[in-house]
Amino acid sequence: MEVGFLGLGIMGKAMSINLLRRGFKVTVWNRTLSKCDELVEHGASIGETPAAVVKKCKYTIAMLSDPSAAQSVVFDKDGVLEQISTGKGYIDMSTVDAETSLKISEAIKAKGGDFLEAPVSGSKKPAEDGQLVILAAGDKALYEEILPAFDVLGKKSFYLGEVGNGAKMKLVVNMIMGSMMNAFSEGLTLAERSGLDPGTLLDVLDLGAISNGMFKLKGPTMLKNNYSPAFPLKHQQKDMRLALALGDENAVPMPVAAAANEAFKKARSLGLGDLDFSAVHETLKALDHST
Ligand SMILES: NC(=O)C1=CN([C@@H]2O[C@H](COP(=O)(O)OP(=O)(O)OC[C@H]3O[C@@H](n4cnc5c(N)ncnc54)[C@H](OP(=O)(O)O)[C@@H]3O)[C@@H](O)[C@H]2O)C=CC1
Ligand SMILES: O=CCCC(=O)O
Repeated sequence: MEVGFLGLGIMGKAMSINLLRRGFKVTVWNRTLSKCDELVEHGASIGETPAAVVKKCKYTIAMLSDPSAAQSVVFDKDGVLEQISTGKGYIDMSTVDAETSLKISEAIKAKGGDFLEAPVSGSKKPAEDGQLVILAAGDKALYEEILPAFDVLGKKSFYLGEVGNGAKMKLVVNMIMGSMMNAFSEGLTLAERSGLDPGTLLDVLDLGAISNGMFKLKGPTMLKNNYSPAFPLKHQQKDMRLALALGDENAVPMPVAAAANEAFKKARSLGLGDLDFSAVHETLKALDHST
């Protein structure tokens, strides 16, 4: 199977390497074109523009930072829309809001193409290991056709119906995750400041009802102040912002998520946006606790 891949950040790089390893022919494009070189070493071809990739490939997957990037790659000069046509499918796996996804879907369909949104749960390591959870919605026939690629990229794919449902599901999941990360971070800090060993807190948490993969993975690195980015904090804050907007639309009060969003914004203001989202922990350390 031949696929195009737009966006070679942390996730897109790992995902396109997986496709190449499993025998897919992959044509890649990235805004910073030099990032394509490593993929060429793994057997990829390069497309000079998103339009060139779509022209060459029946299916094109995108994994881009945010709504603005996702729209730019489709609507700008040399973008996806210039070459999408009947018989071609566009699969956007970026985390965006439902409105962005719908706008892209309508434009692709107006040109005769098929569209699927397919954001993912799981971070850098699951992307490297082909263990993502795929939250797809949109054209059902395209979903069936692209399943061989999803089976390489993920451990489970959900088909959630109409465009927008994938985006919404992803935002709900990440809203919960971002809120949990803040509670976890406060707990680690409270344990330490009140004279407990935070390492022992990790052991206690792991044996109880709130044991989870995120605490297990991030706890030890947070205690070492290691925030090497798997999921960049600026993207987590974007997801909190988009989830809060979804809450506004549906009149759902979300005071916990709103407070978590403020903490991520604070972290961004401290210049921590490119670090892992667990670096929100640093916002607590930055507070004066001398009295
Ligand atoms: N990292 C993670 O754990 C996870 C991330 N996600 C989501 O996946 C998406 C990608 O995340 P991730 O790979 O971590 O992000 P990165 O920041 O590592 O990569 C972002 C990608 O988007 C491209 N990009 C940014 N702005 C533009 C633009 N205006 N036009 C064209 N391309 C642009 C970047 O290009 P360039 O190289 O030129 O900057 C890069 O390829 C995001 O929506 C994120 O929320 C979902 C699940 C997990
Ligand atoms: O969007 C990023 C999600 C990260 C994760 O699921 O661990």
